[in-house]
Amino acid sequence: MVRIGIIGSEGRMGQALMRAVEEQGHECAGGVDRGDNLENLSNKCDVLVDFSAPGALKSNLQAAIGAGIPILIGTTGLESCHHDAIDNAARAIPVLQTGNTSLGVNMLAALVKQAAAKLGPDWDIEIVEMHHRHKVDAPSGTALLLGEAAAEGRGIDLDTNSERCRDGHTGERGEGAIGFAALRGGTVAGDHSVILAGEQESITLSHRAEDRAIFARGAVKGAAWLTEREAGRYSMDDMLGL
Ligand SMILES: NC(=O)C1=CN([C@@H]2O[C@H](COP(=O)(O)OP(=O)(O)OC[C@H]3O[C@@H](n4cnc5c(N)ncnc54)[C@H](OP(=O)(O)O)[C@@H]3O)[C@@H](O)[C@H]2O)C=CC1
Ligand SMILES: O=C(O)C1=N[C@H](C(=O)O)C[C@H](O)C1
Repeated sequence: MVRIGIIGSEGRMGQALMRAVEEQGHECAGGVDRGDNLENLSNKCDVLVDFSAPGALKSNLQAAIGAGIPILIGTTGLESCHHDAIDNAARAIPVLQTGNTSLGVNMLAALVKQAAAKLGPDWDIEIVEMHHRHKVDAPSGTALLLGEAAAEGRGIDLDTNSERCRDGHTGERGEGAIGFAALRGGTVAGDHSVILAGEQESITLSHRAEDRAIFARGAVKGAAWLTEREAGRYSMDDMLGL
């Protein structure tokens, strides 16, 4: 049994996490939201799980380091300064950061990497995602994770090969680019498709989240796994052995 502290506990994911912690026989040591004291919570749990906002990331990492406990970061919308902070924290404690904690999406990423590696660079890659109307970041963390998988399979750098916004007279698609499109509406928990478009044929690899319980379940499994790791930066692949 692991004592889990939830950052962002009143949010959509926070609520789903509370249920998953109980389902898996662990203990919820408590939760914090904006303005709450995280130090108190950190000192009475074995691991922190963060599904809040990028602005909270640095103080969340500090609290985990202060208490000497691991932290799982599920928050998306992270920029390079956040990834640098995670790399620094991972020298002191175990940190698992991922744009998606579900088994299905991480399996999809493995398939995308394989397809991108096997198909030649003349197969264009486009990533389409749709989420609920309340989502505040785009492209989704999952779309970026899938983009990284495609870029890795192809042996290219994602940052310098992304086409994220198309509007007006855009000119032709960049050679070898990985394109992103984000749709928002309704209550969609998370739909992602990776389209590989070649000459007169295309392949679409997709995942549909029917309920955010799948993210919560994966996050709780990841958090429990993290309590048995040495300091370092981990991904869901490390946990799932993909
Ligand atoms: N990796 C994954 O598998 C998944 C990642 N996510 C990501 O998780 C994050 C949360 O999503 P969701 O639950 O839908 O969002 P919500 O807006 O429903 O919840 C976010 C919660 O975090 C709280 N919060 C905001 N700022 C802070 C802060 N500085 N310190 C502590 N708590 C804070 C909010 O409080 P308040 O309302 O007061 O601001 C709110 O309770 C998003 O980045 C989302 O993309 C979501 C699903 C899966
Ligand atoms: O905000 C969400 O809801 C989700 N966010 C994650 C993302 O940005 O990919 C994961 C999931 O798709 C739901």
